[in-house]
Amino acid sequence: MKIIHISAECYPVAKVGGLADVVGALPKYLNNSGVYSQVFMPFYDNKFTKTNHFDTIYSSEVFLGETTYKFNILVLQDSTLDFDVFFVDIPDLLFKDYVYSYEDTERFLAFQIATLDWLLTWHDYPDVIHCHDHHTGLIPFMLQESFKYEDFRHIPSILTIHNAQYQGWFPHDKVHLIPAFNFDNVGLLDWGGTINPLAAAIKCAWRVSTVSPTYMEELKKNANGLESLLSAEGAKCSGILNGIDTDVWNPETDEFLIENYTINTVNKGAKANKKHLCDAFNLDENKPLFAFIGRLVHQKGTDLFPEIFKNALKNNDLNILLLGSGDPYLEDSLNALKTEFEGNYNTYIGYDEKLSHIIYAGADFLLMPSRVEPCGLNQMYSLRYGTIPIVTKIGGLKDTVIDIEETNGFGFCHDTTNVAEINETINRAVKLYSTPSKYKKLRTQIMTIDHSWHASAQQYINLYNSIN
Ligand SMILES: Nc1ncnc2c1ncn2[C@@H]1O[C@H](COP(=O)(O)OP(=O)(O)O[C@H]2O[C@H](CO)[C@@H](O)[C@H](O)[C@H]2O)[C@@H](O)[C@H]1O
Repeated sequence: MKIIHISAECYPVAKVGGLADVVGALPKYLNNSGVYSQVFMPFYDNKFTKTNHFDTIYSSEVFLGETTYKFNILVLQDSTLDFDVFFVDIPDLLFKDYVYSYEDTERFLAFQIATLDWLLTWHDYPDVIHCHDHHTGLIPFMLQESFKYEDFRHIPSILTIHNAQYQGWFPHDKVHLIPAFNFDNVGLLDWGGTINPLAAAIKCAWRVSTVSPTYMEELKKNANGLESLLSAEGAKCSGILNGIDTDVWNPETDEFLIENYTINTVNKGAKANKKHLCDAFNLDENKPLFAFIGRLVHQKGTDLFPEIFKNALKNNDLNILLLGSGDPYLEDSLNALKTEFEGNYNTYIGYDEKLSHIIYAGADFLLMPSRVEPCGLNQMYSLRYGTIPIVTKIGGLKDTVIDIEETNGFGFCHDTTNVAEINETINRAVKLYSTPSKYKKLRTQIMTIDHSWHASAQQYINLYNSIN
């Protein structure tokens, strides 16, 4: 069976968040299970493309309404990746030093059309076309409706929703950019009076999956306007929990760490990483270190951090370190706390892959107060590195973390994203840390939890088999 994954992100080529981690790992685990998997993604102007060499294997033009853009399909020379990646290079639209912007309609539409145009030239079509998020959401529609892709009608398509908050809306006056189709079916593109690529994919894909069973259920009640659509299409929808790439995320071999460690050496190894963080960020290594890594957006609950951090730092002996970027106003508010809590609090506003790994290893607790979390990978990375997660009981966080006060519990959960509840949960964590024997025992316990991709990749294989 041959599967192609189409995505805007893929680790290590281009990463903004968790979508890259999934598309950078799932194809590898599928290949290992004998399901041949390839990735199609845009060619951006970034470190990866600057430091690697590429061959052009196909060149043509893509039509977007009246405008024509040149495009090339590139492949890596001497690839060290575990799967084939085909880069769709549209110099005028995609080759930017960012992945996303506020003007992405034409960029990702051209990416999708160029991808399908090139696929038309293949002799051997894939068995499944697997689309990820709204940037590739018009593909299931075009496969089913556009005249020029008639040859693809029999190819099953799958949409995986990594985040339903973003849907790629654009106005109907751009409908002419989509390759011609029977206009009687224009309603398939529409949701709420606008073109909605995510909704179109939910309607047209043969199967829809999302990244945890609980999020699938939550979407029927809270999906940024798509609740009734997801309920109506419920029969073809399922939730498959993400896994983590245990080759990349392995404290024993992780090249980013200051000191590597195993479950037997975690006390020493985690301590060396914590010391590095405390030295670099002027924190106190004798106090528990609470950390956050992620995008500073409403979904993640980070707007509450200034108040939560003030309460926590005034009332407890602890350190807080935050790595992230997003809302500029929030970035300023978080930076403003540095003077008041110097020595116990710091931030790194920006994106830093290496630092994130050191934090997963060196922090004692990882904060994830998300309001919405389709799956969440950070809590799974932190478990593997022996850092105890503190999470809201929602979405994939609910599926992967059990509160320490419950049977077989190992983390800290609060019911909602609310300042008082989160501070109360931080207090419980500080209390645990004050009994080193309990804290250390828990740390080794969580490192044994298996969140590798094996089981989840098999569920995707079952899904592919169900439509072939
Ligand atoms: N400033 C920074 N510096 C370095 N690394 C940073 C960083 N900010 C974030 N990261 C990294 O980006 C990834 C974030 O992954 P998540 O799954 O938690 O969130 P995201 O919301 O992006 O993904 C969406 O898709 C994924 C995949 O399906 C779902 O798990 C998730 O719930 C959904 O919201 C992690 O690898 C994290 O370490």
